[in-house]
Amino acid sequence: MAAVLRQSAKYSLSGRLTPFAGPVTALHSRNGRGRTALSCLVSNQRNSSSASKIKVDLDSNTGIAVMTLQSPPVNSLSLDFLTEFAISLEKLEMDRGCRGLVLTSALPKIFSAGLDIMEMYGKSPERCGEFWKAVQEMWLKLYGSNMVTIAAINGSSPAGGCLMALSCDYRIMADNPRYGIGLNETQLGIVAPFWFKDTLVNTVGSRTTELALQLGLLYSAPEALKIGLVDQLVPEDKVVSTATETMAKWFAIPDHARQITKSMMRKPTIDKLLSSRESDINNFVSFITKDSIQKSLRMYMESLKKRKA
Ligand SMILES: CCCC/C=C\CC(=O)SCCNC(=O)CCNC(=O)[C@H](O)C(C)(C)COP(=O)(O)OP(=O)(O)OC[C@H]1O[C@@H](n2cnc3c(N)ncnc32)[C@H](O)[C@@H]1OP(=O)(O)O
Repeated sequence: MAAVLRQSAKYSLSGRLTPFAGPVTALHSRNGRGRTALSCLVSNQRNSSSASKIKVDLDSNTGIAVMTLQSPPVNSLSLDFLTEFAISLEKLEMDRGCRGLVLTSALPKIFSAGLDIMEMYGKSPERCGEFWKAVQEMWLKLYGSNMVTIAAINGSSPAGGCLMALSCDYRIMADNPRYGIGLNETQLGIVAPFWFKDTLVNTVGSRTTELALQLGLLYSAPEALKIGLVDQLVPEDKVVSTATETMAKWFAIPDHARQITKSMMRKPTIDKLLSSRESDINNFVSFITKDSIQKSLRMYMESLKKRKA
């Protein structure tokens, strides 16, 4: 254990602990406070900012930021959305006044519908590659965040939406059996990559993951609680307030000890993607641009529309 901790923890020039090594450290130097090219582009506004697809409110008294996804109709993760998400997250990560992040949705009944299917349909290989890089970036930043991250899941959260919630430290979901959550990729005829799979394994274990992924299961909120996909169910109007209250328990733990522990749990999966980003992008592009996969995506979109009609 001591060896793992020594490997994980790195002292920055300021003498503070920055638990994540490698590129993630550069992005997430919460205590080291390194600056990256991206952070230099971001303004230093501290209290509240409102962007088109994501609203960020940082309470400087509590150190808690609430990030509200507000991209109608379904908070799908488009390239624009993901870019804005990465910038917002990085800005909070660099802010000494922010220790915790609550992720929630402004849309009724929907947390996030996952990756924007239209970003994967009929697009050039170059554009697909750019999109996938942004998906990787979202996951690397959120899963590797030094902040305490809590998902306040106030609606359905399939596929990429579920990944986003899984990348947080704790999940609180609205107690509504009509809301579904899970990695349902196979139902679309597509395959979740290893880092989606590993994130689920790290949360619910191997056997449950195998069933969930092969069958593309979407779990109702009570089922999700039962398998440990979410940690707590509360009435819908209490999801965000419970998340901010829960922060107190996490803030009571010294940051460096919590961060090193988090790193110990997550670093192997993060490192695996960091060492294979290019091939992961190439795999995605060659898979998603196949005629048969494009056909599956088109049929899935049509089925969504038919269901509505
Ligand atoms: C190798 C690849 C690995 C890829 C890894 C991850 C993949 C993904 O994340 S793929 C995305 C998977 N997502 C889903 O399967 C969710 C699909 N959507 C739904 O189940 C429902 O829309 C939802 C429960 C979220 C909301 O239901 P409703 O409130 O009833 O809304 P509608 O179904 O009427 O949807 C409104 C509008 O949004 C469009 N929509 C829905 N989801 C997506 C999406 N993921 N991407 C793009 N667009 C989406 C839907 O078609 C409707 O459009 P209009 O008919 O034009 O209004």
